[in-house]
Amino acid sequence: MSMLDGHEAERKTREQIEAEAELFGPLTSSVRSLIDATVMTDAAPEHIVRARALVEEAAALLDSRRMSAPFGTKWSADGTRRSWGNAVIGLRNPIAPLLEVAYEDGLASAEADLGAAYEGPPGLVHGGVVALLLDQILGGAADHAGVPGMTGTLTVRYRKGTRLGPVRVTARVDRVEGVKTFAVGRVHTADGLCAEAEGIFVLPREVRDMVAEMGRPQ
Ligand SMILES: CCCCC/C=C\C/C=C\C/C=C\C/C=C\CCCC(=O)SCCNC(=O)CCNC(=O)[C@H](O)C(C)(C)COP(=O)(O)OP(=O)(O)OC[C@H]1O[C@@H](n2cnc3c(N)ncnc32)[C@H](O)[C@@H]1OP(=O)(O)O
Repeated sequence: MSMLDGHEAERKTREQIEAEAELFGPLTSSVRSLIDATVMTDAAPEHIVRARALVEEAAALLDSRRMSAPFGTKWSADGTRRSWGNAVIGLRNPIAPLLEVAYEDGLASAEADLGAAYEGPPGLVHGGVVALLLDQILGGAADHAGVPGMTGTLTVRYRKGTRLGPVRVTARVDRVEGVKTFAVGRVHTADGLCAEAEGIFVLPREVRDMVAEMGRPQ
């Protein structure tokens, strides 16, 4: 598989994309609520059985027509892009905590409210989920700084348990060495600093070759 598979030029207008966001955003939000309700419900057995039938009916409706491949990344001519299937920020992905990432003065920051679906140790966020959030924000910081890459190495130091609930994730680029971007980041809750990470993001050889090819005079 090529690293470039799943990247494609956007064929929709801004208005069409906005209409899609208005259609799918609320669906994603409803399914996210459904996930939380599924984890947390203490309803009567007959209600669980009824809910399951409704969910299966909804799944069959949605499945009546499927895309031929996962969403991937669609690039608009103006340089904007959408990765609506992304596991952290995908607008169409109900398991994505939907971190809205803000960029200011080289710092990427995002907040999320992590509910029961993200539990690892009792009452705490699963360590893999903490790493997931960090991976995305560190990668976003590298990308936003103009030195993007695939995660080559991600090192996470868990300083204290991350309590379920509101979390804040921040990251910035520390340095660039050739094709490697070193980014660092942190996760905070009301309890203070919970995790720190360093990531090495590498622009894949195939993309480097493509960029070199495009830059070569005819
Ligand atoms: C139009 C197309 C645009 C394509 C854009 C491409 C990239 C990304 C773009 C945007 C990203 C935007 C936002 C990001 C947001 C979130 C981030 C989520 C990221 C992920 O969820 S991503 C999934 C998990 N990730 C993988 O699935 C990677 C699998 N893996 C590989 O794809 C290769 O393995 C790769 C690319 C890592 C290296 O491959 P390669 O062939 O380019 O490497 P090569 O041998 O040439 O080494 C060159 C220099 O990197 C050093 N190096 C090599 N490997 C290293 C490693 N693992 N750790 C640390 N350093 C490493 C060498 O030591 C050498 O260093 P030196 O130059 O100093 O000698």
